[in-house]
Amino acid sequence: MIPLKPILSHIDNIPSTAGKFKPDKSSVYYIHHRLPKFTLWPIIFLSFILFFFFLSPTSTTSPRRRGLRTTSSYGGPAWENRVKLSAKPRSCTGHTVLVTGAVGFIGAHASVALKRRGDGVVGLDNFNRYYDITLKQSRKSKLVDRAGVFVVEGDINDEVLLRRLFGLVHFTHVLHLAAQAGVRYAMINPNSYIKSNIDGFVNLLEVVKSTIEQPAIVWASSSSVYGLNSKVPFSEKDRTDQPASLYAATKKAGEEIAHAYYHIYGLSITGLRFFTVYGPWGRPDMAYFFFTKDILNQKQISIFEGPNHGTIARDFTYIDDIVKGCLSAIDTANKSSKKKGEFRIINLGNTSPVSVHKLVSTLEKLLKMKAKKKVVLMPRNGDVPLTHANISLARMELGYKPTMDLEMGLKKFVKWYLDYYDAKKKSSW
Ligand SMILES: O=C(O)[C@H]1O[C@H](OP(=O)(O)OP(=O)(O)OC[C@H]2O[C@@H](n3ccc(=O)[nH]c3=O)[C@H](O)[C@@H]2O)[C@H](O)[C@@H](O)[C@@H]1O
Repeated sequence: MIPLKPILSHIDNIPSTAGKFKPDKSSVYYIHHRLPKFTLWPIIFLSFILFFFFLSPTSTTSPRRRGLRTTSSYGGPAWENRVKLSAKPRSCTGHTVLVTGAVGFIGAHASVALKRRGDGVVGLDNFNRYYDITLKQSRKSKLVDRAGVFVVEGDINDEVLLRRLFGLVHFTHVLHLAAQAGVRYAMINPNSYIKSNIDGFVNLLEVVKSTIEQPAIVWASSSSVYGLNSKVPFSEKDRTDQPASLYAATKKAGEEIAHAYYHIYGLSITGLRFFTVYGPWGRPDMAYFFFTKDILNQKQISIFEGPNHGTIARDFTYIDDIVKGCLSAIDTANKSSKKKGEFRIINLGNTSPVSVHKLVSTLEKLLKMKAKKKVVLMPRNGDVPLTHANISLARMELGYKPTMDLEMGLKKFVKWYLDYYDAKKKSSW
């Protein structure tokens, strides 16, 4: 068993305003005169431990850290049995896949799809508070109850947990989707990007490289690595050395790090550059999601424009197309091999950019409501004016063929959104 961190309860007597604390003489007297010496020393010792615990980098006292804390809860024979059962493929030809970020948007969809076709799947997720935790919990219920995927609550930075999982199960593949997502949030909490997208990725690669039969890795890179590249459509051969956000820079760093592990240890690593993925069970921090919420609440939305009313557009890609691409990347990945691994970087987009104006007018049509729009010059917040994927390589390598246009995809999203939040409203009555 791995010991769990002690739960620290709130101490009510601490004054709320610094500097106003006056020691209560009676309590000082009590400590000095009433408490026997053998009680005093353990108290001093304990205070030291608590003091250093709060100073330590893993302390969960700051709200930002609390939001992203590691919430490992694992261990014991029952837990081990559940992991092993979930990891078992239906037939001997099936894969055994560890999905990191399993209660994330893409992770939840991909886990269900893998399990449905007969692969063994174990999910891993730290349930961080970057966005609404109840949405993550709902995705988890769907995974566990309806698909039979066991989700381990833990962090990719937790080396002990990763070693435990890889010791229990021989994973043939890792679908690594755990990450700090979002372009604009990198200006608010830059360290969370380093912690998840760099530290966490390296931790995972270190554990994978030290396993006997190293699994192949398929992981989430991002269209944002193209940064300020203006040559369209974006091809994997284009330059990616001008990131516009820290988020993009950490994803690009991930690609370089992956190359080093492929080169030295022969790992098989496929990085998929996802282009603005949307759909049911999506991420509330993304524009299509919060625009929907704000239109329904008659709250003003900001539509970004370039200089001289330049169009801002995205190659919005529907979740089911992305999941097909992920599964195909798993199926076509070479085995990791100390002699010769494999290194791939592949775009997964839709190849038809749509402007933000069009996104909003489509939502207005589907919601049958007018948005309160404010058009603003795109702030320098990490966003780029345009993304547009060249998917020739994906077609060739993965047989990838996206089928969903934005209007159809948004129709499915809006239906899910209304059903989901309506049901939540009813259940809270
Ligand atoms: O393609 C990707 O790799 C990235 O796609 C999205 O990033 P983004 O394309 O910026 O998606 P949104 O944040 O949903 O923004 C969509 C569009 O709406 C615009 N926008 C956003 C917010 C806003 O208030 N107004 C507005 O016009 C943005 O500039 C952008 O053009 C995801 O958030 C990233 O995690 C992902 O890595």
